[in-house]
Amino acid sequence: CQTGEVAADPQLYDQSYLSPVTIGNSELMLDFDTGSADLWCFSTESPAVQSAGHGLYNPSTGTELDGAFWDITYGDQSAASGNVFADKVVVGGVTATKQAIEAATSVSYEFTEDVASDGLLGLAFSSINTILPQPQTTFFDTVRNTLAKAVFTVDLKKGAAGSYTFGYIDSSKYSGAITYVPVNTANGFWQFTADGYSGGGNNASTGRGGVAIADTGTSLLYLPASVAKGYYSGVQGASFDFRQGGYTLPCSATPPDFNVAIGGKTFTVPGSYINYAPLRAGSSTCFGGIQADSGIGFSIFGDVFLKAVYAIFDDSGSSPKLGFAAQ
Ligand SMILES: O=C(Cc1ccccc1)Nn1cnc2ccccc21
Repeated sequence: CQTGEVAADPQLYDQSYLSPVTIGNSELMLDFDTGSADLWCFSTESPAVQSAGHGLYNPSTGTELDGAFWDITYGDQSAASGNVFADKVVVGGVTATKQAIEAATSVSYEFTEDVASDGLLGLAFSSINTILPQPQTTFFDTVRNTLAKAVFTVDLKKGAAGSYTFGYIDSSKYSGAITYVPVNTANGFWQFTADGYSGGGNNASTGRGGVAIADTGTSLLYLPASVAKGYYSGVQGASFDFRQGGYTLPCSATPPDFNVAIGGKTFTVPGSYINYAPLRAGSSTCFGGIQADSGIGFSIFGDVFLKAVYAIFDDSGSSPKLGFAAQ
């Protein structure tokens, strides 16, 4: 019965969090992503102009999955593609002896430029893995029957190292009770329903909640347009900036806390998390940590929300469930 824990190191402004993973005989820094289901990495097959500065997987230690290829496009239109090998993967001591490794032969500039990240480790449901002609399992699905309990947990922090655990829930990482809600796996995400929102200009609760996904691969908190608009109506100097493509606010502002009701419990995102980052280095205008989810089709509870809670991704029962607890 395997259990393990691995650090989640914050990148600049907590834009993403990276964790060390051993693949074959390389140690790479991967972005654990509950919003996708592909484990892909830069490789010795990637064009040098795209992979400069990145750690590379060398497929010589693996076994090629003949005829298998992959091609993924994320919500922000960043993309990557390549071929597939089976190799040993170790995360915090948890070992998958034969995990599908998606070696990149092409990546978009967003990944080339993010030199700290050597790839992604998908933790959504394997139903949305992009390998063709036969989708393969995520790391979690590959090892889940060997885990003490088929769960993983997410403990992200603002501006500090957090952690992922596999196979157990760490009671020292949260206070109070865990609130569990059912997960709808139809879209391959850890999808749940939030009951309602309050805070900021929404001093009166906005009542209605909505469908949302828990997504460690997204930096911000994307909410219904009416909720985002209402929140910033209570923030001096905040406005929707079409050029920036979202709400901005003065970096000097301390925005109000934001509350989310889930499973009958209220979780609070400290206002300081919502003054996210300067538009450019040295700018006194900051980009908001809450943005509108217009055009996405559901809300996205990304890192801005997840770093305010302890999150349990539980596939140990008859159907998957999400747990949230105060940190
Ligand atoms: O794609 C998204 C969220 C998103 C943004 C905009 C529209 C729709 C959805 N997150 N994400 C999850 N994993 C990712 C990996 C790279 C980039 C973004 C990633």
